[in-house]
Amino acid sequence: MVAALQKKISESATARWIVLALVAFTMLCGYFITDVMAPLKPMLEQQMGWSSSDYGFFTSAYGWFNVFLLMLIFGGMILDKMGVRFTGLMSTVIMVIGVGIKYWAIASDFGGASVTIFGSVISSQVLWAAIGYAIFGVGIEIAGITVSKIIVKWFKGKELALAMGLEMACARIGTALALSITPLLAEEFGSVSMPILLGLLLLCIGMISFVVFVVMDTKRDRELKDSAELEEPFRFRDIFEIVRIKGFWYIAILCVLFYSAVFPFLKYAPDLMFNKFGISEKLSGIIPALLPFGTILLTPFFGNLYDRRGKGATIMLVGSFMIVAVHLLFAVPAFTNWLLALVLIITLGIAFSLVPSAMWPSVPKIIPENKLGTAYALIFWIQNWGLMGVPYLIGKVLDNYCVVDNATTVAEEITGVVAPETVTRVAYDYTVPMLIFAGLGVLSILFAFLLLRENKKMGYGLQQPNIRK
Ligand SMILES: C[C@H](N)C(=O)N[C@@H](CCCCN)C(=O)O
Repeated sequence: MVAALQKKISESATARWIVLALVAFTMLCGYFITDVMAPLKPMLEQQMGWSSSDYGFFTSAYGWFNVFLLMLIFGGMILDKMGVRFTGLMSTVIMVIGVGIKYWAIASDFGGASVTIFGSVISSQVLWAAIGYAIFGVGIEIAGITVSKIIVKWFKGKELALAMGLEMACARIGTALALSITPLLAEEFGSVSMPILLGLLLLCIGMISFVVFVVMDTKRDRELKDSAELEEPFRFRDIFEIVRIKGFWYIAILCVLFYSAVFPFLKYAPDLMFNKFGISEKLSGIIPALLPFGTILLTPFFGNLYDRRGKGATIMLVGSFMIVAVHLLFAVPAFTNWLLALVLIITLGIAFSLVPSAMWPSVPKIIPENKLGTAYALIFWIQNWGLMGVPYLIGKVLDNYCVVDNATTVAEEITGVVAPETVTRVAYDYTVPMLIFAGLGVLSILFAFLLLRENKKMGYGLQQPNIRK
């Protein structure tokens, strides 16, 4: 391995896969933090007095600065201007700062203090936790576009979709860990903030991993200094060129719709398991955690298929159909058997492997490489509207239209084991939220069709394999 690295890093397959492992690990740490709060929703409600709207407000904070302060757009420009090393390091520092604030907010006692924002009263704890999460959201999103560009840089013309699939698989390990171990940790240590502290430590290790990548990437660029493989510089007018491309819009809109039907769903999935399927709070994250676990194997598998066989646009279409079926079945009030929940989550995992494995490696087929950072940033920016808006909407819908009168009814009816006096929280009927998620899926199908049609017209090659023979 050392000999391979000493030869020529730019030509070494070993070096390429090590780079992937390093940056993928950084993303794993980031994704752990992204979802660490999801299984804690019931505890936040019981121990800290949060409501579903508070939780929706907090969760939506992920996109605030990215969307309204255009942080992602600036991040994309910085990426294309300053390169992957600077931008990646910058984004990891931002993540650490954000998680630090979030941890402090959850670990502190604000004595019931609150503030009024745009006429709504918000608890100071919720607000500070949300601000921390919003800062973290800037970091993880910029890290996401940076890592995408790193993979294109190192894997173009090679196993691009497989590499992206593996990177996403690692990120999903972070999500799966967050969903599965967080409530256990919180219970074990008797503290809701403990899992966040663990995430913070993990993230610091992720930062070190990125520093090692920086060393390798610097070496590669030195080797290629005089060769044509180095990119053209970014110009500001590139943005206008990108937004004139119809295919860009189709993939960006498909992205926001599809991801809004998955990531925000995951934020509420443990709560859905408790309310609809009668799974205890402590174990409510286990079934949702199977979704990311399933994608760990399947995303690289479908990526490899795309690399070798093509059919990227078809893969996105099939995944969109599947997500509609899953959410519609979740919406049926009579279906309350946990085995069905298990099957639906696994199916969702397949859909969530199909679409991302084809979507992200398709972007370089539509957009030239020197504009790629900005293009990924624009797509992420559009996607963040959904990641911000949908959880907020679901929180509001739950509080306003889905509260079940008798707080003990749902869980008690299903399991028959919940002692009424021990249940102090509100119970929710998830039918309407699930129909909202299904609606997003229906629109995804439409845009996947439009993308397929545009591909035929423009010859992007989305149906062609990525590996050049
Ligand atoms: C949430 C984030 N904006 C996102 O879309 N992440 C994608 C991965 C995109 C990068 C692929 N190299 C995901 O599926 O997690």
